[in-house]
This record gives sequence, C-alpha cells and structure tokens, in this order.
Amino acid sequence: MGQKEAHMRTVWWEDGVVKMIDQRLLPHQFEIVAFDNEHDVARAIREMYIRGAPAIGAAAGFGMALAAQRSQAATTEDLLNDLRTAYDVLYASRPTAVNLRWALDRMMALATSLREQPHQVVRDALVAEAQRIADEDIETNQRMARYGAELVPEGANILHHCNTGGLATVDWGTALGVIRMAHEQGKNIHVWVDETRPRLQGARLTAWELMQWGVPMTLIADNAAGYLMWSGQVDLVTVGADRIAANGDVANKIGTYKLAVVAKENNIPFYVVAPTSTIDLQTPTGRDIPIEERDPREVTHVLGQCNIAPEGVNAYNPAFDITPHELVTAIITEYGVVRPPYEENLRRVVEQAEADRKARQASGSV
Ligand SMILES: CSC[C@@H](O)[C@@H](O)C(=O)COP(=O)(O)O
Repeated sequence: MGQKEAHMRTVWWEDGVVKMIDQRLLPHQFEIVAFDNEHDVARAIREMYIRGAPAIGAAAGFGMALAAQRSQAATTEDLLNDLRTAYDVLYASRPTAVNLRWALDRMMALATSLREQPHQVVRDALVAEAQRIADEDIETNQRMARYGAELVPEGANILHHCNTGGLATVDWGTALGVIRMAHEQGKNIHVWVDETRPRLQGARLTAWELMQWGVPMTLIADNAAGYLMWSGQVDLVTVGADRIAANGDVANKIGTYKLAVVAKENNIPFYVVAPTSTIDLQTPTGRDIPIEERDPREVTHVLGQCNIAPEGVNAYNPAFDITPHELVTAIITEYGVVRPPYEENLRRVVEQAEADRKARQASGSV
C-alpha cells in the first residue's frame, strides 16, 4: 500500500490536469486519479474521491482552471460565458461546504475583473489563481494550527470527529492540523478517533493519518464518545466545519452536535477549527445552511458493500448537522482564536482576511 509522502498534496495541478488522491479507496489502496475537465472534477467531489471543505474548495478552483483551459472561446466575453456554465456545474456538486462557493466566487471575480484583457491572459490568470488557492490553504492551516496548539494542554486526551487532516485540505489539516502541531511541538497527547459512521472518515482516514504522523491514538465507535466524556477521559473536543453561519452556528459532519451537547454537559471545551473561507456571513444562522442528504445505501451498506439491514428497509442519511453557537467554546481561524460574541468577532476576521487578500493583490504579490 502507498503512503502520502510528507509533502504530498491531496489535490494538485500537473501538466494541465488536476490530480488527486482517491480517498474512497483508503486506507487499503493508495491511488492517484487525474481529470482533464470540470465535469469529472464535479463528479469526483460528489462521489467523494475528494472530500473535506477546504479540499473541495481547492478542487473546485482547479475545475474552473480546467474549464478555462478547455474552452474554445475566441473572445473573453465567450470565455466568461463558458466559465459561468462551469461555475454552475461545480457548484451543484455538494451543497453544505461553503468553501466550494468561496473558491468559485474567487475564480469568477478574477475572470470578471480581467474582462478587458485578451482571453489567453484570463486563462493563464485562472490557472495561477487556482494554484494560489491551493498554496494559501496550506499556509492558512499552519497558522490555525499554531493558534490552536496553544489551547492543547500537555498530556491532553483529545476527542476528534470525522477527518480534518491533510486529506480534508490541500495539506496539513484544520482540527487534525492543530493536533499534529501540538504533537510536533513535543506535547504528550492522545487522540480518541470517532469512527464517523456512515462513511467512516475517522476509521479510514483520520486513523491512517495519525498513524503516519506517529500521534498516539485509539479508534472508538461513535457511540463510545459520551461515555468517555462522562468518565473524565476527554480534556477537549476538536472538530472542523463545513460552514459557519454569521451567528457562529456550525455545520459539520453528522454527529458533531451530539458531541457538543455532551461536552457542555461535562464542562469540556469544544473547539471548532476552520479557515475564514468556511465562514459564511451571507447565511444568518445554522437553520439557513443547506444540509446534504446522501444515498440511504451509505447507512444500510458498510462502504457500499456489506448489507447490514433487512432488504427494503427505510433509511435516512443526512451528512451534516448544526451545532448551535452557544455550545462552541471558540472557533480557531488563521486570524486567531474567535470567542463570543461570534456575530461581531467572526465579521471582524472575515473582513481582515478580505482586506489582506486585496492588499496582496494590489502589491502585485497576487
Ligand atoms: C477540514 S474538514 C471540516 C469538515 O469538512 C469535515 O469535518 C467534514 O465534515 C467532512 O465531510 P465530508 O463529507 O467527508 O466532506
């Protein structure tokens, strides 16, 4: 079985195609797939070859770059029309992770700002922008990790849900990135890894990554988490996010809400680690976040293979839930640790991120 080399990315651009690790096959098979058009990238996101909010965003950026590269348009106006179509195709791939829309908007805004330029200039600029989104993701994760690691006490037992590692991002990770940083800083930590039914991102991906990084860990059934918190075996909970509403409500992998309730009941800090690209100021509360509903077969069949339920059973499979902001101790971003009142403090970090990006653009470093 292959390994994700130390500096290998989850998704990248190579010789005019997008390459990614096929996460459906991990941990038993390690395969790289390549796509040369935006339709296949949209399918890869929908079918979860690639998953995790920041990784989905980066893949969508590359999907737009592919669309720009493939377009037969002879004018910039026609190219913009092709890009609008590609935007819609990619946008429809998965509904909850807002990093998808964030990356698509960023690509489209750049293309529109260059509408007076020759079409070849726009094509090249989009490839460069997609690459920048990917590069920045790693830097962002490492900044979050440094802030987050300060909140991890020596000897901590950390409960983690889903996969938020290098595989859920371009590299390094969000919540798991904090854990990795704390471990690399020499802290003696241990991670309880939720298996994360039904797609088993914890058992398949998080366990695989932590073992490669040498972080002490123990895999548990999701249902064991409450008992571990009640019996004093958890010092903090860290999770990622797929979308954070303007009021601080958090959409994350199904099961996150239950963890937050039990953490509160047991006075355990509950930290969400997410970049500012996951904060959606256009969505007022968690009730306004679209929750993806996936194939019930993911519940009735383990990894699409072994049927564990009676034939014909009715099943329901929401992929995410909402954790109300009152249950969140803090949100760790690349601009520091955000605490309540979230409405005001989240706006501040998003505005700061936007101002920094514009300053980089103006100074020509973008
Ligand atoms: C950086 S990861 C944050 C979230 O994207 C992660 O916890 C998660 O819910 C991923 O869901 P997935 O359905 O695997 O894409």
